[in-house]
Amino acid sequence: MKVLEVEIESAGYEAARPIIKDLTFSVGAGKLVGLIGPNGAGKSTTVKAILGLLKECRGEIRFTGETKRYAYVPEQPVTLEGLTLEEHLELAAAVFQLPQLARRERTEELLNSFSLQGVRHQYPESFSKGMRQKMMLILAFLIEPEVLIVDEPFIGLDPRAIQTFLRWMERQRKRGTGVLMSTHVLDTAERICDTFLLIDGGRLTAAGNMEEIRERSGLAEGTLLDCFGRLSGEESGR
Ligand SMILES: Nc1ncnc2c1ncn2[C@@H]1O[C@H](COP(=O)(O)OP(=O)(O)OP(=O)(O)O)[C@@H](O)[C@H]1O
Repeated sequence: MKVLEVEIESAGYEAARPIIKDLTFSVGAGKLVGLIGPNGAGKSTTVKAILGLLKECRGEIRFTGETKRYAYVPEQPVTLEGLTLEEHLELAAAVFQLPQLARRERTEELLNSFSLQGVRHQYPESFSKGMRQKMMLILAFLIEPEVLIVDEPFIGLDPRAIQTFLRWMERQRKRGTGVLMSTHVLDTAERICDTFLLIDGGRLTAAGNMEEIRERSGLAEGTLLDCFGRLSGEESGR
């Protein structure tokens, strides 16, 4: 079963200058899809197109799961002024009408596993960047989305928080959450993703599981980094 279907003909910031062209892919229930590409390749623009944040977008984005519920964890955390950490969680729970008991249990478990229980009554403005990132992850996991979109989760989180993030992501995937994750940390991506979307210059240069990426790049034994280097070089004529 698919939870997200993306068919972008073109998308960008100005009609005269499309950034993304002919990008078609889907995310299956419980699958982890890595969105990989060099700086400026169009990863964030793709995510913005999916979230409906681009003025110029031709094509179709379909959330095809049962609840259509999705969560987005940006690389730069966004917090609401005047609300404590706990109030952020209460607000999300209210917006998504989470049942009382599940909400309370999950909140406690998440705050404990991300080690933020001690600051639950504080304002996130006083948090470090990593603490704010953890808060965004807690918010996303709290609502149990069908589609989780995460922008670069591995930079800024400490090793323990990364482990916790991976554990919670695994747990939600088992429930059927499909994840689209953009990252530059290729060795981790290679280890955990089911499939990869390699983009460069706003177009897909390769898509598939590791075996298919290796085949496409002609590197039978290559790592994701090797294949990525070969395919990016190929696209730009290097
Ligand atoms: N707000 C904007 N207005 C106009 N052009 C933009 C805007 N944001 C990004 N771009 C352009 O879109 C292209 C793709 O950028 P995008 O941010 O999607 O890349 P990315 O793959 O996410 O890169 P990175 O790995 O550096 O985060 C770049 O050429 C960039 O200059």
